[in-house]
Amino acid sequence: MIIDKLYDSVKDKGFVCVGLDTSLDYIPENIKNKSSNVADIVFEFNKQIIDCTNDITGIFKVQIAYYEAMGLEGLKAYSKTLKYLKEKNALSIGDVKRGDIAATAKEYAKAHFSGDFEVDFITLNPYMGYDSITPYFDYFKSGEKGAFVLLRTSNPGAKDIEYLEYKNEPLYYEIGENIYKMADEFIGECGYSSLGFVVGGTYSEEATEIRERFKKSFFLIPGYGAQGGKAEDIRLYLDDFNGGVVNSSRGIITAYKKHEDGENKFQEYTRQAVENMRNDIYGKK
Ligand SMILES: O=c1ccn([C@@H]2O[C@H](COP(=O)(O)O)[C@@H](O)[C@H]2O)c(=O)[nH]1
Repeated sequence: MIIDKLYDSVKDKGFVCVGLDTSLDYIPENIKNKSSNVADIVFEFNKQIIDCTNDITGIFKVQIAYYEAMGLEGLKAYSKTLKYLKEKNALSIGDVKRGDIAATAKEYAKAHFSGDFEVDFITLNPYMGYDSITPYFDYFKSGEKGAFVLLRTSNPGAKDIEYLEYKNEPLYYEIGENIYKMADEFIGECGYSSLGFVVGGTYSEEATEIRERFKKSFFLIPGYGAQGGKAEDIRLYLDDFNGGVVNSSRGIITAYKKHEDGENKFQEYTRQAVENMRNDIYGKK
């Protein structure tokens, strides 16, 4: 099962999920000057990040919005990046946050689990109902693919809908419990399901309860770094530093900008940002 591959990858390389949220504004001038082609520039930036962090990164998350915003050239870079990750034996999450009627969901599944945009995991939005999630199940059953469904997100607006009271508790628990039951069908040897949840690392009051209630769920935890998620809070969602991957995008890929010689030592500072994040969450600094 794909979740076993992720579990093993976290065991070998750690829980950091490097977020490739690549905007042209983030790319050093010396990479931009190498080509006049947007797809090549974006891919070169991503490639350098992958090359200098792959051995200490459990999985890479590619945020499709940044690539869509650059049009066709952006999508070429998205596709090339995913192929490169595969070549390097690195696991990938396509952060596409899909949610639609069943017929359309089937097409999204085909689009992101095969062909030019193929990834190992995608993110899904459950707010159109469970029939927007079930069309992906055949791919999970195959053992080759997985997904993370939004449970309790990292943004301030999470309070607007996810926290609405339902049966005396926040609504996200109702959605979570139902999807958790469905996820039982896709449990791997590691004890976690290939159908996991996104839980934001920016809220911590409910972290212990979420980890406890969804014991067999693997978590994708965004919010560390640029959004202010704290190591001590994020740790609560992990289980012996596995059972989840912690995403940081801007905090890693723009880390070089904090240094005067950042452009010349782009890969060194990018790797250092991953190492610092790991040590911080391990409680080593
Ligand atoms: O609840 C959520 C779900 C997804 N995200 C995504 O994670 C990254 C975070 O980027 P940073 O630069 O580390 O803040 C981004 O792609 C979001 O779309 C999230 O932040 N929160």
